[in-house]
Amino acid sequence: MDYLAGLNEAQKAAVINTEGPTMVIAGAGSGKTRVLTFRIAHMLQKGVDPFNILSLTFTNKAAKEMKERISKIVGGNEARNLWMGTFHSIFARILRSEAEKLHYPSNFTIYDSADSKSLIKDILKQLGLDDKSYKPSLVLNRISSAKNNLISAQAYLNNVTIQSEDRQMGKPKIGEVYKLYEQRCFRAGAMDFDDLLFKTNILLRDFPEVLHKYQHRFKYILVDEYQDTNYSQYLIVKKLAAVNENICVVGDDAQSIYAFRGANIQNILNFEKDYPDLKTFKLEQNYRSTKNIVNAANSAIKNNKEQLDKEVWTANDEGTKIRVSHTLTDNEEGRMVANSIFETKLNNQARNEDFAILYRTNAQSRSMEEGLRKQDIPYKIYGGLSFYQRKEIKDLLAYCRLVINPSDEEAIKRVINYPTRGIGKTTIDRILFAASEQDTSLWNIIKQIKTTNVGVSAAVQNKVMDFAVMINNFSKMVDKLSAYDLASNIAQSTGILKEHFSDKTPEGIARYDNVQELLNGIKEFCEDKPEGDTSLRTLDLYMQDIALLTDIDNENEDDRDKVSLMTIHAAKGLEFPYVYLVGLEENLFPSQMSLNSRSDLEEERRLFYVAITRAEKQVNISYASSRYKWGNLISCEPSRFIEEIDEKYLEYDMPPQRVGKSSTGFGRTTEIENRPTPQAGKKTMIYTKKKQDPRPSATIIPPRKKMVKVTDNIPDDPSFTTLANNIEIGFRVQHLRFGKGEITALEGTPPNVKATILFDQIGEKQLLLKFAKLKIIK
Ligand SMILES: Nc1ncnc2c1ncn2[C@@H]1O[C@H](COP(=O)(O)OP(=O)(O)OP(=O)(O)O)[C@@H](O)[C@H]1O
Ligand SMILES: [Mg+2]
Repeated sequence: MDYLAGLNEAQKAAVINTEGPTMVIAGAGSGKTRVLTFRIAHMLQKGVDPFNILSLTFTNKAAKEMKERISKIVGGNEARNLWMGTFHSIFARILRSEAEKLHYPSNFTIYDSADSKSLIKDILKQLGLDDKSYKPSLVLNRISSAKNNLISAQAYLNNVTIQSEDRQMGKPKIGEVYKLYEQRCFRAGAMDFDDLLFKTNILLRDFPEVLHKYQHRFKYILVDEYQDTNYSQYLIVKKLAAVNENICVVGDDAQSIYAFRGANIQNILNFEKDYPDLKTFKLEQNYRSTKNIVNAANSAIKNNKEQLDKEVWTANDEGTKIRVSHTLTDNEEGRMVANSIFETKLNNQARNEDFAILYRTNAQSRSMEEGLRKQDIPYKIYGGLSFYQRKEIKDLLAYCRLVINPSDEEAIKRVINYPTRGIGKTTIDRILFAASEQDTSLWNIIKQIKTTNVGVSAAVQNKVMDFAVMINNFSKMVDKLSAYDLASNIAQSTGILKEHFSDKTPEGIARYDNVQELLNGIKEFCEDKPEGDTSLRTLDLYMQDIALLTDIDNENEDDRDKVSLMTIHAAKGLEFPYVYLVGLEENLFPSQMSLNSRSDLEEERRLFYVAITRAEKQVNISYASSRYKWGNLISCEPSRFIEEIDEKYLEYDMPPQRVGKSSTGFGRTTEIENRPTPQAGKKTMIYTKKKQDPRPSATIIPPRKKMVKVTDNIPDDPSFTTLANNIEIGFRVQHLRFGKGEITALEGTPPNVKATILFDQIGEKQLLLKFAKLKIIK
């Protein structure tokens, strides 16, 4: 039991008390997640079967890391049998095995929010509603919050209060949209994110034998980040725990930041009522951060009226004060942050991965990226347009979805005429109309296009039929081919690869690379199985695996040692030695929307608390006095949150005095004013500019150096092969797409040797030799 030595007394008490209801509500960095991890390890040591433990985490990555940690403590590979993951991924898995009870296919599709919005647009059109007044995102929000409160479409229509709310908003038809939305999802064999929880609740409510089964399976239930659960999640946990009551939740009310998505702080308070025998544990010592950081965070959160009383202290060093910097523009802020990272790396021998830049909104990443690129600092952005949200990736995945579940209507709409095959918009509208008229699925109409009168010409009918036959042929191969073989086959025979291959613009090349990257990912999935396992890893398994991946989960080897850029929301639970918190301006952070009510403002302040407490050694806060917003240059005031931190933990950076050409290269700095800083008594310099900054709005330039994994699918020229390891620096080689070049560096050990090649035409690229098809030339 020497692992228990890595815990303080309070943590140890929470770990060994494995039976009965337990709650740990404690401040950031006090070891809540560590307690959960050790508690599970402890249970396994005591002989609890891992199949009987359900542990719900905030990201799948957190689950993976926890499993690895547990494996290290207990040894062996029992930890892989734990039920551990996000609410969505765990209950999607359970819904698949129980799907037929809800009359869903077990291979149901999971619609992402883009699919949901596209479906809502369709429905608005069908109902003759204007999508300007019925904004799809607003309609989706209403539906989502109804589902999270377990209100079905029919209940929504019957609910007098909701109906009057919608009428007051001038949107009385949302209920009708919800009703059709529900029907269309069902018809398509699809569930959206909220359905995964909503339908689980229905399953547990309407099928006592199912509830009984899982109540007995999950003898122990653990939930991390409990403060951010919504009602639907709360109820699932409550039902499943009702028999054994071995339930342990950990969280921090000061870090509740998802109320806008229905998270309910009430769940913590309810917990005490639900389990009168509850044991609560207090953790007060922070192990993550320096004294300055802990104290600064405490002083900020004190401004919130609504919070549970708790102390957080640390025995760690004093550390440096929180540095506050001010720049003229957001671009300058990006450069300042990049320069500071560069210096800190040099001075403290820090690695790129030790740094995180956190912002309130994804749009702020642009100026940070530009700064980092200029300094040649590698970085990785989480969120924003994630890999799986890119058009070229969604297109290929839509084919894969369709092959698994031909009823998937959003997938059909996406690819029926992509790549172009002469099935126009009118035809698609007629097929949609016919499906509604006959109350059947799009796929049924498509399959029977020759015998159903949808009003299209014989020539178009043939094209639609060809499409149906193609999809059908792929479907027949699902059980026979590996996911990789089938997906490559789809990418080729549909013409997707060819389309990107023939586009030689930088964007076209990037799209081609992305599709290859996806195929490589599928290949890895197929090969990732225990030794001796000869089973086929098929496409349906792959699609289940990726359906709920978030960006944070989707890290690969190339992403190590990079600066992380993400929103504060995404940074929950994570820690980094150095944190840059940017854009600390009124109306941005706190956001404009939050200024109307105390509770919204308090949520923003909790977000601020989360941000500061991610840091181990140093926090840098910055704000700009002007930035582009919706195409206009606006001037900004420093955020009230800076002022709220006790002054003794802050250190203000004076901007360098410069007169003449400003560092942005545009406009001239002609006056320097003395203005009071947010801290009374201190002064800082603020530049005022005469001319407007004529910068172009966001342009995304692809990173200069990219690690490309290439598996050449086309064209097939046998003289190009993967050159195992018989290759040396200085060799001239030829690559099918990139042309001729010279090997300038080789790194890594076989089979993961990475070659840097200076191509004559396109410059330097790094390729993994196990994937790249090359030939040696004279
Ligand atoms: N007793 C301990 N001894 C050494 N290190 C510890 C101890 N307890 C926690 N830590 C370390 O402190 C850091 C914070 O712990 P952890 O992430 O579990 O905190 P948390 O309460 O879950 O934080 P958050 O509220 O941000 O989710 C981790 O690096 C963890 O390994
Ligand atoms: Mg945690």
